[in-house]
Amino acid sequence: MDYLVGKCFWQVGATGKVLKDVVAVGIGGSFLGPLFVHTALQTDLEAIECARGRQLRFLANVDPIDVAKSITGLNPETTLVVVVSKTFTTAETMLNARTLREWISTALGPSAVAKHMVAVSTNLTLVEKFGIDPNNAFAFWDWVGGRYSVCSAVGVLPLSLQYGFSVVEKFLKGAWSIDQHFISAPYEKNIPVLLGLLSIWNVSFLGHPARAILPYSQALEKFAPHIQQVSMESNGKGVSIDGVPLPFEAGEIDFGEPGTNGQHSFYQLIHQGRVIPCDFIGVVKSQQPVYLKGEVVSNHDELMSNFFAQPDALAVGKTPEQLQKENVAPHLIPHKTFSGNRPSLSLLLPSLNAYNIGQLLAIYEHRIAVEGFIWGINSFDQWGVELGKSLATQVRKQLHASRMKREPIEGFNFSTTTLLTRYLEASSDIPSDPSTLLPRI
Ligand SMILES: O=P(O)(O)OC[C@H]1O[C@H](O)[C@H](O)[C@@H](O)[C@@H]1O
Repeated sequence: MDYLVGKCFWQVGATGKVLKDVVAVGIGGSFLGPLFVHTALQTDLEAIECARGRQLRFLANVDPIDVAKSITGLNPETTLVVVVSKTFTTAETMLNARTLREWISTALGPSAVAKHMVAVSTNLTLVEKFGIDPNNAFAFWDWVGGRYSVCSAVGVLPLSLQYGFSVVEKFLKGAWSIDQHFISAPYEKNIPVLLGLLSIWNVSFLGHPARAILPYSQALEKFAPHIQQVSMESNGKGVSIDGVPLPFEAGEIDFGEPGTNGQHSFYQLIHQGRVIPCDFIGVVKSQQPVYLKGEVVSNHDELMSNFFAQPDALAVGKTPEQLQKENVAPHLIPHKTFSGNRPSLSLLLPSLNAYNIGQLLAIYEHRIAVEGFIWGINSFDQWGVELGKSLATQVRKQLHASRMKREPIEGFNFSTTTLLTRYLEASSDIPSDPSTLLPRI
């Protein structure tokens, strides 16, 4: 792991064994983007070759089950923990980082932590306070918003550790090519501008609140979860940038699954229930082609047959007259009618390699910014996540006081008080001041 550009990096851990496994600890923008890119590269032949012998895992949820899953089968001697947090104050990330610090120091002694933990952050003071040498921290600018930070050290460090910088550089070049296109292409040919305008039209003019992101590639299975944060945290606002309530709806409800899995799940609603504008994303050449002698088409062609069919079914639909001609029983005609005129757009990528993955990411980042500019909102703040955080702080204090000093539950509404009481009663066998316990998976 000594190939990181601009940094001296050690190859071995405290016991002299080669560091080959990485756990990236982070949440939200310090997790979803890198996870999307990692998942997309995992089946790319060039990336597979570069990653041979190594693994990259993520720990995001503060749920101890996620801790257990992230370290199962890993040896602390060969593991490097990368703590990724722009602020270095996020409660979930910091508890998870302290937990993995304990995991390393229980196994290898406290001095091993320096050889097994590095950080990516803008807050080097807190990095040092945590016990990570700031020389082992990868900084970035504080104007880089978390959900737009995949192309900073947030994504580049863990992804380079796994795939090498040569692959990650291609990803960056792909994203950069779209930056250039976005800056220079005339509006009528500018992909992020056109896609942003389609969203505005669908949401604010036609009144369709949701958008389905439907990649016909399993490698893009983490794309919708990433875009959910980029889009909904950026544009889920009710006031203009000047604080004036918006006289129209803004923001989109994003969800999605890879095709064809989604077809066997929620497409029913998209075809005959609510109108949900869809983004279909297809790839010309599969990362992992499979052909079976004697089959009508290749496995990828089978997948893509669905990619081409779905937008057509949404747009054209099926009329009662057509059904009558097909001799459909009259009582079934209303059930089998498809209204049609349901909006979708299709993106067809030539292949899915590091470069194209960077392009896809940048198209959506810029598209979401375009939407925010037109709606006149601030796409780069996220005050909506604060209230829940401060209430969680109050609950945390209450749980501590009730478990340690049997203090009564105070200051919560009736529903929360009842739930907290049940929770504490049902877990009263848990010791109030337990000694350290790590996952036993
Ligand atoms: O990188 P961090 O400072 O730990 O922040 C992680 C996440 O925290 C918050 O929940 C923000 O809403 C996200 O935008 C951010 O990505």
